[in-house]
Amino acid sequence: MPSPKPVRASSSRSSSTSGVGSGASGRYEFMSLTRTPPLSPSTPSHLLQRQGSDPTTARLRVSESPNRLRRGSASSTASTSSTGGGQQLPEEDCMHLNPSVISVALSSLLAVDLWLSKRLGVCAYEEASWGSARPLMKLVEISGHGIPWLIGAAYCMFKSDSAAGQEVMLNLLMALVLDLVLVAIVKAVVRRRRPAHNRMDMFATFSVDRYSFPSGHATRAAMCARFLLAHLVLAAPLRVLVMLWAVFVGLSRVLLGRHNVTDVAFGFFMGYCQYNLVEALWLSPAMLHSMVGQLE
Ligand SMILES: CC(C)=CCC/C(C)=C/COP(=O)(O)O
Repeated sequence: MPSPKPVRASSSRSSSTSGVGSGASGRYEFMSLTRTPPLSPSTPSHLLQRQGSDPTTARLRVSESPNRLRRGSASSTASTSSTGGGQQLPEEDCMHLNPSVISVALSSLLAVDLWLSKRLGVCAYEEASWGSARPLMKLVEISGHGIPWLIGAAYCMFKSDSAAGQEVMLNLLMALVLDLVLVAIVKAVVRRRRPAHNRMDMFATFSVDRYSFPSGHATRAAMCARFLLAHLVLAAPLRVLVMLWAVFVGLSRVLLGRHNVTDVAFGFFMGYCQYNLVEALWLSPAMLHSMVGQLE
């Protein structure tokens, strides 16, 4: 990426000029990225494209950067001089000189996310540092998979001999379907690729499951853990076990290299919120009978 050409500020520095130029000591200072560099006679004006009406934001045309001009492409000078003035450039031809604090923070978060996920992917393949633990992680992966949960909820619903049990299992079944639909929508919108070190050998995946954000296992683990803790009467050790299982499912996604840390973190958050939606849309037997009655 060509860097903006430092410009030499005139000795009579104007009050609005900031930055690059030789001060009294003759050394270069670097320009502030929040102000357009002073247009010295040597900086062709067509190189600096004003962005909108904001005078403080200049976008350097990457295709005609000074470095490129210095490489002697005289023709580009001729062609760019013809495009001087205010002709709007396609976005892909421009480089933003002053990324916002938010975009810098997000880029830094993404870099840390990718680095940490790579470091934690110790079970991503048999030859990895914790490759021997991969079979155990794949068992944890299956325990958080959608298909065993759907089959288990349907089986318990039909085997239950109490109306309350059937009601709870019916709503768990609806919750699992809701989770699959919402995760599929977010995956299809965000379309984040899975980590490069992932070996895509998961069983029974669906089309959008090739995408990484969010982790469907993490959303399911968080939602199902909340569901079981709220609707099953469990002794304290079992309640702790349910919570540990949910955390372990999420951790396994990163250890197996299936996801980045942010995919799992957002998955836990999304699954936690999904449970609130399940409670709000709770299906009682009376509602179910009336719905079935309307269909008949
Ligand atoms: C096909 C069905 C019923 C469920 C798919 C379950 C699955 C493979 C989800 C992907 O989970 P991650 O996003 O955590 O990899």
